Amino acid sequence: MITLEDLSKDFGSVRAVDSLSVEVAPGKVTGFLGPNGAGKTTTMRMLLGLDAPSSGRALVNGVGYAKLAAPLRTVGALLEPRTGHRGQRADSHLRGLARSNRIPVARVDAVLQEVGLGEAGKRRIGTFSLGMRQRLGIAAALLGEPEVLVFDEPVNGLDADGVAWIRDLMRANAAAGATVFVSSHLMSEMQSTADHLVVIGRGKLLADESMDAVLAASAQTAVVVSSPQAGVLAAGLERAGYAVAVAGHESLRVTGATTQEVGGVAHSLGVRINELGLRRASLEQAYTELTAQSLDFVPTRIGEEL
Ligand SMILES: Nc1ncnc2c1ncn2[C@@H]1O[C@H](COP(=O)(O)OP(=O)(O)OP(=O)(O)O)[C@@H](O)[C@H]1O
Repeated sequence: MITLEDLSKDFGSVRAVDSLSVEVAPGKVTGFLGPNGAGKTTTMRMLLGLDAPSSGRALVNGVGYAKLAAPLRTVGALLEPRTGHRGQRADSHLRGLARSNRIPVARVDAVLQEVGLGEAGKRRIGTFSLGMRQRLGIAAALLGEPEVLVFDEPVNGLDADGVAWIRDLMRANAAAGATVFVSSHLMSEMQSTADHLVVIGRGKLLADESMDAVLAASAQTAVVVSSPQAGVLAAGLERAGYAVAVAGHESLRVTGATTQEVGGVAHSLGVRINELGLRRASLEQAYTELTAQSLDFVPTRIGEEL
């Protein structure tokens, strides 16, 4: 469980995080989304005791990071791929972390295997590719078998296999009961990974909802229905209060309605239906709508009045 209580952070005159109150629940992957500069990294840094809040609190399992005796056993984090010194061997870096967190040293080989670095443990970190450093950072996060995982852009630098691997890893940990809080700019990837979303813009909370609720709320989510009597059906749907647009030959696009409701209107009119289905928005579309108001630089269209 992660708890953010009225959390704010100012850097001089910049309010990077603005009164965020969020509970990130266990047993789920929660995606943390927002435009560049929205305050995601700053929030995660406060959670991990790397930045002090200007006001409010950030708690892991009800406790501030600084009060955790062996932090890696409670929360595993990947904030940036630079972990350990370039000249240090990967395994000795992890052994140092294990010792200082009272974690059995046998975990080092286990996590190196788990992240696919079993052969590379004796190599110096400076010789690692970006993807290997990312895997090493994840190995460090998993070392203490923590109940909470915090990943900032974990797929950066990973190839397609690596991206699929981290998705499976996050889903498996959440299924085993962990709290998984992950930021990413890759919307299609988030759509297939996250159960729940926390969206911020300019430091403020924009949404804290299930993936299904975010997609359902998008103006791009609509019921598509086709009928040889599309005109009659459109008039009936409009009378029932739904927004209807023509989507093609004999085909309508209905927003604000479920498939059952559209089917019910057709049935009451005695209108034959050839196709009835829900077209869900992509996360990319839903996210664009959610964050449109909070972008720092919204381009003004040519000819648009200011
Ligand atoms: N150490 C710092 N000193 C001054 N300003 C900072 C500092 N760290 C972050 N900021 C500012 O705080 C705001 C939030 O930055 P942050 O890195 O948390 O956003 P983000 O959502 O992680 O962005 P991105 O998606 O680009 O990684 C930005 O305006 C940034 O310039």
